[in-house]
Amino acid sequence: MPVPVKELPEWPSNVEAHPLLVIDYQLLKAGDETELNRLWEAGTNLGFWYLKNHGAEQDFIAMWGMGEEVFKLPLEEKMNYEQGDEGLSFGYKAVGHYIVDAAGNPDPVEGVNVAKDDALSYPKISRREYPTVVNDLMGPVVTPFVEKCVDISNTMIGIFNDKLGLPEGALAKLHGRNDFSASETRTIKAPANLTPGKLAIGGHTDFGTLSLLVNNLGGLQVLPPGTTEWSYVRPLPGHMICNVGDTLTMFSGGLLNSNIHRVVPPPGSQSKYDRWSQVYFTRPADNAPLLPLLESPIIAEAFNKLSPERQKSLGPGVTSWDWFTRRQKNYRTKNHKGADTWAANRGTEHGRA
Ligand SMILES: O=C(O)CCC(=O)C(=O)O
Ligand SMILES: [Fe+2]
Repeated sequence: MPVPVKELPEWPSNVEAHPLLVIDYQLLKAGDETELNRLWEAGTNLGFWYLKNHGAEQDFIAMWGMGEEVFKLPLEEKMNYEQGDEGLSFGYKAVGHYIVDAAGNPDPVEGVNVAKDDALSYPKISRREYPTVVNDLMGPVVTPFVEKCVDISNTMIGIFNDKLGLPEGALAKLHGRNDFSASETRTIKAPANLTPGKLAIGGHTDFGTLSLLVNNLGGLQVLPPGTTEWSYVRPLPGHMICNVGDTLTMFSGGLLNSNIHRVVPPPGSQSKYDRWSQVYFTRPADNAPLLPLLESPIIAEAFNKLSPERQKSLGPGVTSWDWFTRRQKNYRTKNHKGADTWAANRGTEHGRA
């Protein structure tokens, strides 16, 4: 395995990590009432939780192997597959091509994203082409990873659907497996020995519905509701870190929380190692309208209690595609014209980051 998972240093004993609820995927699958309630509690409070017993640990680690194959290609070759500046995120992302703050500082991380649509239709190309090393690993690594993540994500979306009092399958319909969407894998490598205080990924909320994440080192931080202090989230072996994104916050009329987070250099001696991160983002079908699903009396009641300003932000009325491309485009360093560009990439953060 290319990633030095075994030799990594322990979590530094003097660094506090924010506690997250640990949700057992097998209990969710079995419909265990207590566990379903705990998932709801996690989704409606911090919006972040650990997921254990999900059976996809090796699939996440294998994706780092795919990333390593991509990143060692010559830059010139990788740039043939760059995401571009028009708001798409499928493909390669070179160091420095995203901004991390309103000042337009460039990011230090390298990444590669594969569209769910390409992984599931392979060898048919749905959205774009990838380097040969990605194509070669599609069958053994990428497609099985996407299939598992789609399943896991759908299970949790189904549980939220029921807890939100929505008609059966309402959320599932907005995330059809075969509907084109911005759902994708994201493999990220942040180099060892980043300058302390430097941001690897600026403060943001995730664009879509649910994110499934595994990382080998610390560095992820959340800004819990009602606080102004960033707290580390500690990676736990065998556990995913899952979080709610903006579109689920909107569909749920604000009941589910898309929380702000960012990535800084790993704490303590962990900072001496490359940081690998693997995400799967579930996002709504490209043509899905982003509006609270007021057919649910639970959502309607919660939504009606909100300020007009908050109501407006939760019902932008644009399509998922427009929401996504606007945010993505305004993260691109080439498109940065000043603080307004940063403002134009914001989601449901409401000025908190
Ligand atoms: O690398 C991480 O821990 C988090 C990545 C992240 O927040 C993202 O890709 O949206
Ligand atoms: Fe994120």
